[in-house]
Order: sequence, then C-alpha cells, then structure tokens
Amino acid sequence: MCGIVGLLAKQAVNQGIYDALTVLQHRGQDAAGMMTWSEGRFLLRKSNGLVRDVFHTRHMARLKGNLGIGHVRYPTAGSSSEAESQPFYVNSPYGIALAHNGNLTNSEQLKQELFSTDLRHINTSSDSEVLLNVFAHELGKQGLHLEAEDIFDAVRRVHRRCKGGYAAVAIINGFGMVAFRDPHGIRPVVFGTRQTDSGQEVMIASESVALDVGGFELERDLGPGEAIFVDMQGQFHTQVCADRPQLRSCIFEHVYLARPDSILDGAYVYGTRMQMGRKLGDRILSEWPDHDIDVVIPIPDTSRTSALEMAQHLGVTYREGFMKNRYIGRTFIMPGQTQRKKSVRQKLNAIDVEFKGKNVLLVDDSIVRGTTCKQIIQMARDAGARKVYFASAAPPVRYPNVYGIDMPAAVELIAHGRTEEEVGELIGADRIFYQDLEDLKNACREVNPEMEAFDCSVFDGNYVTGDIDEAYLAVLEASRNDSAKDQSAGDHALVDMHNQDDDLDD
Ligand SMILES: O=P(O)(O)OC[C@H]1O[C@H](OP(=O)(O)OP(=O)(O)O)[C@H](O)[C@@H]1O
Ligand SMILES: NC(=O)CC[C@H](N)C(=O)O
Ligand SMILES: [Mg+2]
Repeated sequence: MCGIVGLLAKQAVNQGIYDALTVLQHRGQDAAGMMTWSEGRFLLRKSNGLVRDVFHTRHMARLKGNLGIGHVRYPTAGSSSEAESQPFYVNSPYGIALAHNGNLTNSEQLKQELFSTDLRHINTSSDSEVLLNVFAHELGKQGLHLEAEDIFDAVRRVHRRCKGGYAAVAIINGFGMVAFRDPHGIRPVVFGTRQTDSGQEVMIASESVALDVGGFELERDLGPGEAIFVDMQGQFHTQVCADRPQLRSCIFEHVYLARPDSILDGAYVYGTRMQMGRKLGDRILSEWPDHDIDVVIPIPDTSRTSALEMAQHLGVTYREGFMKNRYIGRTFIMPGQTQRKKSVRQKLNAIDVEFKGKNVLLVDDSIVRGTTCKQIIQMARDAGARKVYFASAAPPVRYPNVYGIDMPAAVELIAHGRTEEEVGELIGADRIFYQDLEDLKNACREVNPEMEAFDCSVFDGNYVTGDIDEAYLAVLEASRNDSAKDQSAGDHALVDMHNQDDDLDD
C-alpha cells in the first residue's frame, strides 16, 4: 500500500507533490521519490527514508517543471533497497516514468515474457519495474503521435497481461499524465481539479486527503479498470479499459491503511470506521449483555474512531489510556519484526490512573502478527488493570495478502490456524472480541451502498483475481517471510537516470 501522486499544473509542481507525499506518508515509510518533467527532460530524486528526509532544498530546487509524479514506498516485492524505490523510468517509447501502488501476482511470468518476447530487460526485482515495462511495450505499438484513444488501448492490453492489484500514475514525455486502476479496483486512486486564471490543474492520488491539502476539488475515484489521461493543457479524458470490470476494493484500506479523513470509493473512511465500532459494540452486547467493562481504551492511532463510537454505543466511558509518541511512525509497516516489537514500546505508554483496579476493554483496528496487542495487554496489567479484554474492529487476519500489503507468510499471522479464543489466550487477554466479516462489509456498505463486494482475502482466503493457489502462496512465504527478508540486504546501486544525490553542493 504505497502512496502515489501525479500533478499537472500551470506552475512548478515540486512543492505540491512534496505536500501530497507528506500526507500520504502513512502508506509507506521506507522510501520516497519524485520525478518531474521539464522541457523534454525528466528529473529524479528518490531514496530510502521519510519524505522530509529524502527531499532537501537542493533537491527541490532541481525538480523543475509543471508536471510530476511522486511515491512513498512500503515494499511488497523485491528488496527495500534504494534501487527499487520509485518512480521508475524507461526511455522507450517516448520516455515514460511510473509510480505504482499494489502488487502484481504474475510478475515472474511477465518478466520472462518481457525478456524473451518483448526484448526488454528488467534490472531489479521490483514488480513495479515490470508493470512499467509492460505499459511501455504496449504503448510502443502505437504511432509517433499519441491520442487519448491510443493510450487507452495500451492500458487495455496491460489489463489483459497483468494480474494482481495495481494503481499506477505515469508521465509520458511530451504528451501528459496517465493513471490506471486494475480491473478489480483493489488499490485506490482518485483524481481532482483546481481552477486557476491560467487554466485547469489536475491531481491524481492514492487518497483524497492529498487533494484536500493541495486545494483540489475531488472529482471522483477511478473506477475498476478505468484509465485517465490528462493532456498538457490540463484537460482530462477517461475510459474504462477492462473487459470485465468489477469493483472489489481492498477492505483493509477501510480497516487500517487509509487515513480516516479520506473518501475512498465514495465512502468516508471515518464513517466506515465508526460503523465498525457500532457493529462490534452490538456483538459484545449480544454475546455478553451483562458485561462488567468499566472503560474503553483505544490503541492509538488507527483504532480511535471505532473505539469512541463503540464506547458510546456500549454506554461505557471512553478514555485515552495510552499516549503515543508522535515521532514514531506506524509499526505494522516497518520491515522487520525486531524493529516492530521495539517500536511498540517506544511508541505507546500507559497512564496508570486509567487502568488501576478497572476492567478495561482495549480496542484495536486489527490484530495481524499480534506484536502490538501482546505488549499492550502486558502494559495494561503492569498499570494495574484488574481484567483486560481485547476487541478487534476487524475479523481475524488468517491469510496472506498478495495485492500490496506486506503480509506474505501465513505462519506469521497470529490468527492463522487458531480459533478466536486461542488467539485471546495467546495474547494474554481475559476475553477477546472480533468483528464478524459480514458486519465489516456492512459497516462499509452503510456508508456507501454501492460498495457491494470487496477483496477480503486476508480474512477469508478468497483471492478475487482467481490466480492464487497453495503453490503460489508457498513460494511467496518462502521468499518473503521475515527471516528471508533479513538476509536479502538489497543492492543500493542505482542503474537509472541521473538521481539527485547527496553529494551535490547546496
Ligand atoms: O498485530 P500487529 O502485527 O501488531 O498489527 C496490528 C497493529 O498495527 C497497526 O498499528 P500501527 O502502529 O502500524 O499504526 P497506527 O498508529 O496507525 O495504529 C494497527 O493499527 C494495529 O495496531
Ligand atoms: N505497497 C506497495 O504498493 C508496493 C509497490 C511495489 N510492489 C513495491 O514493492 O515497490
Ligand atoms: Mg495501531
């Protein structure tokens, strides 16, 4: 779940892209990058780190032009090396730069096809480089003068070849900006416009919050299989380019990934999280009408919205019993388990008076590896809680994700092969409550009834692209489990266009 942004404006875009990446930072903390286009040349800066650490004044000054794309990365394929940070670039045809959120499930096969049939070389183990090259190859079948229709034809062929989850934004040298979303719309992408005296400006982004901050009016989400082409004058053209588009957006975006102030597929994430809190409250009341919960305490940040609504629904006091260190990022999207474990303790601290002698219900949005809840329950006990109950606003996460969330190994998921009660015991809770999957879907549908179906693979093991079997999952687990990742240090040497590096004088 990386963050992507594209901006075509009537003025320099570097600051606008930087600001958008800053508000998309929660989607990827490993690397950041920006590529702008000016007078027929691409300019690149990308590196490992947070947005504020990657772009210094000297880099920003060199990222000239009124057209650009940006990326914040949370790796789900290849390594976390700088060489695989994004955007990527190819020189033929035309000169194309691309940033991608998601994960291709057939990238190995595509890589071979690209080499043996399309005569293209892939120099990293990133699936995003594969996606760019498939797009470039298909675009190369068009003539020298590209029209919107030609671009949509190329995207149609990309959809026929690529499988998995992908939302991508690209620059085509001299022609404009393109974005496309996979035929199931698994990963989100929205676009919006801003009117200026010199004409219309267009921003494309993973989440609408990026448009808000930039002063853009949200037009809408791209639909499943849809593409948008923005020409150099700022006029946009859209077309559904998939043969059988079906919206199956990732429900985990609503549970955890997206910011609550974003609107995804027409639903306020804040609203869907409130509904999750209500539904879980209902479940607790029906399973345990004479409960003895004294206080509801959220585990900051993401669970706050659900926890507050749940407390009100239960008629129980809501208290912020854990304080969060604002300088520590999201722990779940950190690359290794050692770092994740250490960060929970650095990030959260208990306020003893809220726990002493009380029966507390701790609420989190989800339990994935169990890293957070195990430590938090112990902290609640150390702070003097009498009973510690635990509620998860999402159902048990039992299956790997293959569409752009780095959960590749079932064995690392605490609920894999375990009942709800067994998880409760393992994490040390006196009682555990999980959301029901139908309730989770209904929580989203209540905010936007048009969201009929979702990708819920992490909860039900049903992979909407239809190409995932046990053998695929076994290979994924072997290559991307935590210890395998520790061993693949990654090559930081960039074989790429000139990258604005740190040796430059200020
Ligand atoms: O069971 P686990 O493997 O620990 O994963 C689940 C936890 O990780 C996330 O928090 P995170 O700290 O990443 O982000 P947040 O501050 O947005 O809640 C999520 O909100 C849960 O708290
Ligand atoms: N989380 C993502 O969207 C990752 C994009 C891409 N698969 C990468 O690893 O860079
Ligand atoms: Mg959390």
